[in-house]
Amino acid sequence: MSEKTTESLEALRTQIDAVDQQLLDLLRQRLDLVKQVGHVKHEAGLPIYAPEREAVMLSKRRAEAEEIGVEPQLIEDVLRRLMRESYRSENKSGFKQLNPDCGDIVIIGGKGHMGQLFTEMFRLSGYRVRCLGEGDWEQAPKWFEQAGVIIVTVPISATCELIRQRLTELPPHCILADLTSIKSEPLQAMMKSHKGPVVGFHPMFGGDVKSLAKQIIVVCHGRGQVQYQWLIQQMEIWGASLVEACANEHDEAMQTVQALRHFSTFAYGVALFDSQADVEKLLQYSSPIYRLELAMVGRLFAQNPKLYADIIYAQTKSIEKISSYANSYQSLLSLLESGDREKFINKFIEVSNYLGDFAQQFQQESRVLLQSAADMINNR
Ligand SMILES: O=C(O)C(=O)C[C@]1(C(=O)O)C=C[C@@H](O)C=C1
Repeated sequence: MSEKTTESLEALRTQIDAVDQQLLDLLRQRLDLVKQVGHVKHEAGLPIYAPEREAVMLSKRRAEAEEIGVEPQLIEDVLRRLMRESYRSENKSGFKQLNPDCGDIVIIGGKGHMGQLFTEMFRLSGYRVRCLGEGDWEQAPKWFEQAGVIIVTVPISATCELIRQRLTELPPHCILADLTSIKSEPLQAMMKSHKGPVVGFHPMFGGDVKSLAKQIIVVCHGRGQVQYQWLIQQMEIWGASLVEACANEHDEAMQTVQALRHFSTFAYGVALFDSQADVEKLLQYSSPIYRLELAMVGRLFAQNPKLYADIIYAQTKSIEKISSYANSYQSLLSLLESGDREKFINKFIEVSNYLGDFAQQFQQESRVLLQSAADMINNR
């Protein structure tokens, strides 16, 4: 170590080390207790995520922190990070199987990231899962016969055709579901192909999450809700929050939340490339918020291009949203070129008023995020 030090600093550091070791022992104790919680929840079929317990616990610890002169946000940060660890640990204990008599779960496209994740979750809940990949169609009729649930999770561009062509003769009692990120067309296709229970899901996360705790899954009802209610409850036990939506409304929201979002990130990456920006240099000057921006851009380009092409091209209406965004951009650029600061400021105020209380809420949330981003930055 080349950093300067003194004797009294070293003496204090020795004491800090001792306290940190005690913290480690306490962490071990907490993790052991959480492991036991995992077993108890498994037996009782209780959800991994307990929002009320979390809220009460956090508010009590914050108040206690304040009393002894500790920043409340500090204990909240620590506990939230610990609870993330709890979700992972409780995952390992597995989950109660809500419908042991349902037959097999067949996941079409089970070898992709999302398919693998759901395969694991069903297996951790005691179900027999069969993953049907492209080369397995010969087995399909036999597997379908024994299936209680068939889940389609193939690229969006292939989903509807697959449903129309391959899923027309399923056992009548069998639940047909999909995990596609658009809902209207796949749901219609499923309703047409299958006369039994039908439900559409859209997991609002990538296949790389470590636990489903706190993750949102949108559910669009098709037919036979009574028969597939257990499937929704099973996902709640995994910790997911199920949000009901009408397929059309969901798809319209996705034009903004996904297509427009990803497209503008894509365009930003392309602009960096076109100008051959020196990323290494940009990183040296980057503020935490810019670091987050680059993280989003880098994250997109680290993934499968086909996935993003699929999402952006999934709905023709997305192009309308993106082109109206381009129009706003172009007119703002003209505003900038005109040098009219007053107009810029007025536009700013207009949007700020439109966001209303959300602006404050987002500022607060981003403060916490930026602080975490700053903590992660290691400049040496
Ligand atoms: O108390 C529980 O139910 C737990 O599972 C433990 C714990 C925690 O780590 O404290 C973890 C997850 C829950 O959302 C709430 C709390």
